[in-house]
Amino acid sequence: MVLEAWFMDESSQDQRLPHHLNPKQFVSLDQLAELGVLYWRLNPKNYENDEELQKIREARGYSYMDLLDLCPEKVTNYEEKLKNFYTEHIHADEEIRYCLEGSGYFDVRDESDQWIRIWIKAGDLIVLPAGIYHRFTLDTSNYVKVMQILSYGVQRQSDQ
Ligand SMILES: CSCCC(=O)C(=O)O
Ligand SMILES: [Fe+2]
Repeated sequence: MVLEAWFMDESSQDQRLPHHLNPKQFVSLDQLAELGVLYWRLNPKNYENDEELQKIREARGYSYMDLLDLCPEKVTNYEEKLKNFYTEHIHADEEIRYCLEGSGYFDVRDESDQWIRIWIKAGDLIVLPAGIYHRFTLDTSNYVKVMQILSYGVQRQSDQ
């Protein structure tokens, strides 16, 4: 199953729900690529020793990484973090995330400011381009473990 993405409704229902339009309106990988969103499907069980991941990291200059296990027991200020992730924001650099376990939604704005919801699951490596408005939420499974990847020399305050 390839990565799924769709245009979102703007209802105030629980952010962890899918928020499909009616009828559903899916967004293709090509449409995502036009926005500068890149995507690879990898084997998450093999992340410590994955040649494909290694190649992507070398080709794109991604030298720094750490793991974020997003559950209340392991993250300080869990609720506050979730709230900040879901507050629309923008970065001066790419945002690179590799989902190792669980799942969640990245929402990005398209060129006419419509929200597109991107459903990431274990094995999905996604790159959001610098300067795209976005936010992140857990879905109803309520758990995600992601590898946060950065280019050399770029280590944002919010990632520490
Ligand atoms: C938990 S994935 C990352 C969410 C995000 O937008 C960020 O860290 O800036
Ligand atoms: Fe972000």
